Amino acid sequence: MTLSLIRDTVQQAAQAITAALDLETEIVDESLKIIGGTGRYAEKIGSYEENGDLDSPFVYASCLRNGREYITFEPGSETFYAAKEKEMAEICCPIQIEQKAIGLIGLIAFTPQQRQLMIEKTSELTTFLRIMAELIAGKLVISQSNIHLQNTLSSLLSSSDESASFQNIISVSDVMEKVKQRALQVSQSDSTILITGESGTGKDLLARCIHEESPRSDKPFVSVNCAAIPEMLLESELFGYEKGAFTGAQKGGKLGKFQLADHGTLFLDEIGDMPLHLQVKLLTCLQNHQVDPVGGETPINVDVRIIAATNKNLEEMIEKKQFREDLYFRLNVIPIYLPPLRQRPEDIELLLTHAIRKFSQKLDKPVSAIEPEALSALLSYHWPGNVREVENVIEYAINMENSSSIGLSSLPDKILSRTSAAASTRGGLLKDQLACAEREIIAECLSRTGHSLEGKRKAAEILGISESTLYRRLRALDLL
Ligand SMILES: Nc1ncnc2c1ncn2[C@@H]1O[C@H](COP(=O)(O)OP(=O)(O)OP(=O)(O)O)[C@@H](O)[C@H]1O
Repeated sequence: MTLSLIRDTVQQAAQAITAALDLETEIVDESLKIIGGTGRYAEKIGSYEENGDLDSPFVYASCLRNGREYITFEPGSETFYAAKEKEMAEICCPIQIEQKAIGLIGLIAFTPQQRQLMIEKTSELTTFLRIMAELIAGKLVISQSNIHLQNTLSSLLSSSDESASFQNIISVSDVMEKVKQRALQVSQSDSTILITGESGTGKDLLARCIHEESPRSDKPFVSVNCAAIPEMLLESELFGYEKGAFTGAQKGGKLGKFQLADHGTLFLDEIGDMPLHLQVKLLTCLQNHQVDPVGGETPINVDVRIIAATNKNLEEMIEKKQFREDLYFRLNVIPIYLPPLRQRPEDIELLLTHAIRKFSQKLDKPVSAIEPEALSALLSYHWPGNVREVENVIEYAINMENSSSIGLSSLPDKILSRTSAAASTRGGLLKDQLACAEREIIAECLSRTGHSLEGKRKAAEILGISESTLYRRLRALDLL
């Protein structure tokens, strides 16, 4: 917990102490940075006492270490008092949370009268400072728990209807079972994960499940969609900004998503859309475990597990110099690829059933089944929008359906038009039936080798065709 989070309150406290006692006040944080001050200390806000050396033998550093009060009426004669401003007396009181000093209040006399007052009222002044220190500490605890509440609320609001648990990742296919096993296994570590896969394959859901299974599950899961935030704002959104960093900045500065996710998980969705200049800053932050808020002077330590996701081919982007190779290697420690639905057709029926249950409840309609001809249309559809499209189609169908079973006429046109095209070929021309078989063979092979450039190269080798023939067939069969 750092006092800089409530710097306005700290400054108000410093002013209130000076107004009540007619003595100068300075308040430093746990790094000896001056956060609040009156008189000559007001001008020094932002600078460091004792050069910020926490191991120094000087008074403030010692008080932070041992959490004890310190009183002197002869600062000039004390070896460990770094008197620079002609101080004549000082009472220094630690600000503590759970017995750990997170800052100090210094009450300083600069005139003989002020010094005399300190000598006569030492005990009252010390008690007063203790109470102010407790008030400041209390304010910091409340503001931290507000941030925690906000995080919890925003992750609750932004989470899907499903609770993020591996049980809610519906699948029967071997390939998805392997993905789930692998994700479950790596959920226990802090290593960075890169989830790739087409839009709607469940990258966001999987990231949440990994967080929920991890030892960080009681800490925030914070999600940032790098494609949805304007480039100008993304930097401050991620790393935060200090008070007055730019025109229009919030008065007290703003915490970035990294700080909000401290001790939890940060999900960097659509990482392929991150502008190159921010990729550099992100890499530095990941390497040093520190963030540099915009307009800030000192980096802030953060402990965050990163899960990144993209539906873009980052390897191709690296070749085109659109994505930094060093960042790619830093993110791709544990790669997880979510295959598109057309490569795991075994999952479709279960996903349809699951979606029917979900949307019949949500829309409060007693629909619980699918007519055989509607099911066969849905099973032969190629689902370019993957699981998200399954949900959309079923939501549409339940809205349209007046009976308890989804019929062909309740399905969207895009499914019906493909079905009628397929029906006209079924049992028909040999070439169409061969195309159907060819599609299945190629899709199955790619599901094993993966859809990367390397995966396609391997698939071409396994199938005994050239890469260019594979690409031509993929285009012809609508598999690209
Ligand atoms: N295997 C699954 N079982 C149940 N629901 C799933 C599954 N996969 C995805 N979903 C659901 O499908 C929807 C889309 O998933 P999600 O948002 O995780 O996809 P995504 O890959 O992150 O998409 P995008 O790349 O567009 O952000 C969500 O409602 C999610 O809960």
